[in-house]
This record gives sequence, C-alpha cells and structure tokens, in this order.
Amino acid sequence: MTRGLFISFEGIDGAGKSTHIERVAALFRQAGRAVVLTREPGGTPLSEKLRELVLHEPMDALTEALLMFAARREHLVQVIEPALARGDVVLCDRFTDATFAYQGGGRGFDWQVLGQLEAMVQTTAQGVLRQPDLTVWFDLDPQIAAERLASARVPDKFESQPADFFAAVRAGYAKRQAEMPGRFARIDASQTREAVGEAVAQVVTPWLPRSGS
Ligand SMILES: Nc1ncnc2c1ncn2[C@@H]1O[C@H](COP(=O)(O)OP(=O)(O)OP(=O)(O)O)[C@@H](O)[C@H]1O
Ligand SMILES: Cc1cn([C@H]2C[C@H](O)[C@@H](COP(=O)(O)O)O2)c(=O)[nH]c1=O
Repeated sequence: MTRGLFISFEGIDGAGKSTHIERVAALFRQAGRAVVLTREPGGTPLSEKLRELVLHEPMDALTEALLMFAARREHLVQVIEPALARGDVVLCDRFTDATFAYQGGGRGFDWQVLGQLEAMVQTTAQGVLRQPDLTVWFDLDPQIAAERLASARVPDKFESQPADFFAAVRAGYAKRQAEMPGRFARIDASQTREAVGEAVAQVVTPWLPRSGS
C-alpha cells in the first residue's frame, strides 16, 4: 500500500503559502495521489470553531497555546492520521512549527513547555511523534509581507500585530529549522510569484511518485 505523506506550509502572515498550496495539490493529483488539503488552526468543525476564537478574541498566551494544541489534537485524530493511514497526501497550511514561531517566538511563551505539549498532542496510538515529512517554509521580510497584506484583506488578531512581532515569529521559524533541518525546505518568498512557484515545485518534486511507479 502507498505510504501516506504529510507536508506542511509555514511562514509569517502574507508570506504566500495560500498562493502556492493549490498548485502543489494539483501536482500530486496529476501524479495519481489522493490529496487532503487542510489548515491549522482548523480542519474539523470543532477546530474551526476554536480558530474563530483564537483569531478574534484577546486572550492570555498560555490559553492561546493550549487552544492551538486542542484544535491540533482534534485535527490529527479526525483528519490527518486517518488520511495518512489511507495512504493519502496531507497538505496542511500551518502545523506545529507555527505554534513555536507565533506563541514561542512572537508571544515569548516557553519553548520547552511547547515541546512538552507537542509530545503529548502529537504522539500517535503507535507511540510515534507525528511530524510533517516535509515543511515548506516561505521566508519573507515582515515589511514586504505587511505591504502585500495591506491591500489584500481586513486583518485578524495576528495580522494586526506590529512588524517587530513578525520579526520574532520569523526568528522562531529559523530556530525551529535549526533544530530540525532535515524536514525543512526554506523558500525565499521575496521573489516573484513565478519564481516562488518554481522553487516550491523543486522541493516537492522528489516526493512525487516516479512516473511508471
Ligand atoms: N511572490 C509574490 N509577490 C507579490 N505578491 C504576492 C506573492 N505571493 C503572494 N502574493 C500576494 O500576497 C498576499 C498574501 O499571499 P497569501 O494569501 O498567499 O499569503 P499567506 O502566507 O497564505 O498569508 P496568511 O498566512 O496570512 O493567510 C496575496 O494578496 C497574494 O496575492
Ligand atoms: C497554526 C497556528 C496559527 N497561528 C496563527 C498564524 C496566523 O496568523 C493565524 C492563522 O491564519 P492563516 O490565515 O491561516 O495563516 O493563526 C498561531 O498563532 N499559532 C498556530 O499554532
């Protein structure tokens, strides 16, 4: 049976993840793979309700981190693990690296405690710590991201944060990459859409089934 594949897409708000994720889905579908396109926080009815709360209600940093992990647990159990067990490709717009970057880097929440929560929430029934096979990190200067978002939409609680918050989030992603370099692919997201799309295609191509297989 085909092995499931888990790819996450990360970056500060406005870095360009959503612009490219559909194209990655199309590449896998064209190669004959079933794709589950999902997001965090969210991906199940309950997790989407939690998303509404965390994106729009002011709250304590620990409360925020716990709600992110609560939404993730539900998402893992209801959607991600069953999809991987079927052999599907799961493309997830953000996963736990976002919690380390935003709640750890941005809010300054304790990195080690986040690691403990990660272990509790992401350990599967088989005793394996679930992590993405590949994390595509859209790395972008917060100033450029803010300019891109300014004309795009009404900002939510995170998107309304100042540039120094996003500089700390970006540093959180860099720290996470340094801790787990094997699964991270950093994309220079300041390039044109076409160049970024090409870079994304290059990093996912080794994960596509070889033609004839
Ligand atoms: N390479 C690029 N050059 C210029 N503009 C871009 C580029 N990539 C995306 N954009 C534009 O920037 C804005 C943000 O892009 P997008 O929504 O894909 O980011 P995102 O990472 O998904 O953001 P969020 O995490 O906040 O949802 C959109 O208006 C999009 O059209
Ligand atoms: C998973 C996760 C997300 N966030 C933040 C990051 C973004 O500002 C929003 C999600 O909005 P998007 O348009 O889907 O990017 O939530 C976070 O702070 N912590 C997390 O774990």
